[in-house]
Amino acid sequence: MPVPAPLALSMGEPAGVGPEIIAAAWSALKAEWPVFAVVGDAALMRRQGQPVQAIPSIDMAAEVFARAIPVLDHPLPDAVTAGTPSLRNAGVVADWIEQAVSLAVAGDASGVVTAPIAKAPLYAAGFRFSGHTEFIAELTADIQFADTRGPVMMLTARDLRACLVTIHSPLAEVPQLVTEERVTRTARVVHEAMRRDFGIAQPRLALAGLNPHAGESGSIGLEEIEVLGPAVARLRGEGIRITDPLPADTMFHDEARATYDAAICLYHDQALIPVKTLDFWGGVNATLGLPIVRTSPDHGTGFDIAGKGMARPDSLIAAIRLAGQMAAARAAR
Ligand SMILES: NC(=O)C1=CN([C@@H]2O[C@H](COP(=O)(O)OP(=O)(O)OC[C@H]3O[C@@H](n4cnc5c(N)ncnc54)[C@H](O)[C@@H]3O)[C@@H](O)[C@H]2O)C=CC1
Ligand SMILES: NCC(=O)COP(=O)(O)O
Repeated sequence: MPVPAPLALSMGEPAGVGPEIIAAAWSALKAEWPVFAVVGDAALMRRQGQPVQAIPSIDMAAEVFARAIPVLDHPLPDAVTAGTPSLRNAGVVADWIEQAVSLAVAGDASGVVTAPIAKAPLYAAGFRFSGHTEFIAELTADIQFADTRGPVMMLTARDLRACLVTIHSPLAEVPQLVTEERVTRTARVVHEAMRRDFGIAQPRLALAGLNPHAGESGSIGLEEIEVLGPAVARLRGEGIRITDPLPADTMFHDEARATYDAAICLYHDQALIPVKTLDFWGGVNATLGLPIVRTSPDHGTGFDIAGKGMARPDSLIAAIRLAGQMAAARAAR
C-alpha cells in the first residue's frame, strides 16, 4: 500500500492556544499515524518545549516526524504575546491556511488540519470570510470535484455527526434561510461524504425539525410541512435515506443516535450544543463537500488560557486522526 502524504497543519492564531496544543498533539502522535507538517512560524513552535525542525518541503515530514515537529517556516512579522492577537500578524495567519490548502490541492498533503483562528483580528485586517469553512471553499472553488459541492460544516463527538444547513447566522434569520433548496443540497453533500469519506455504503440521515415537537402537525409552526417535508420527498426520490423532520429535543440521546449516521441540523446551536455536551474536549469540526479533506478542533483560540500550560490537545488530536481517516477513505476508493 502506498504511504499516504502527510497532513498540512496550519498554525492558527499565534497568540492563542494553537502553538501549545500542536506541540502536545505531536508528542502524543509522534510514534503513530498520521504524520503532519506545521505551516507556521518555526521560532514560535520552538518555544513550546518540543523539538522542532524546519523543513524546506513537505515531503521531508515523514522522515522528521518521529524525532521533531516538522515545520514549513513562514515567520511572523510581529512579536507574539500569548492572549493578545496582533493585527500585523493576521495577514500571515491567513497565508498559512492558503499554503496548507495549496499543498493539499497539489496532492503533496493528504488533507488540511487548521488550528483555531481568531476572527476579529482577521476581519480587522481585511479577511472577508466568516471562517475557515468559507475561505477554504473559495480557495478550492476552481478545483474539479465530481460530487455535490459544499461547504457543509460537520461537528463530531463520540458517535454523533451533526451537519449544519446554516452556520453563523443570527437566529432571527434562520427561518428564512432554511429553504427547501438549502436543506436538499446539504443532505446531498452529507450523503455523498458519508460514502466517500467515511466508507458508509448506505448512509442513514436524520433531519431535525425547526419548531418545538417538529411543529406538532403544523400547530406550532409550518416549516416542517411547507419546507422540510418537500425536501425529504425530493431526497428520497434521489434514493437518499432520510427521516421525516424529528423533534430536535429527542434525537440526540444514546439510543436515538444509534439509528442514524449523520444528523442534519438547521442552525449552529442545534448541532453544537449536543456535540459539546457529549464531548467538550474531543469534538472535531470537518468541512464536507470539498475537493480536499479539512478538519479542525471544535474549540477556539482560548485567549484566556493561552501560554499558561492549561490547554488540552484532545480536540486537535481527534481532528488530526479524523483527517487521516477521511484521507485514507478517499484514497481507498
Ligand atoms: N475553528 C476555529 O478557528 C474556531 C475559532 N473560534 C474563534 O476563537 C475565538 C474565541 O472564541 P470563544 O468563543 O472564546 O471560544 P473558545 O473555544 O476559544 O473558548 C471557550 C472556553 O473553552 C476554553 N478552551 C478553549 N480551548 C481549550 C483547550 N484546548 N483546552 C482547554 N480549554 C479550552 C477557553 O479557555 C474558554 O474558557 C473567537 O474569535 C472565535 O471566533 C471559535 C471556534 C472555532
Ligand atoms: N463554531 C464553529 C466555528 O466557528 C468554526 O468555524 P470555521 O473557522 O471552521 O469556519
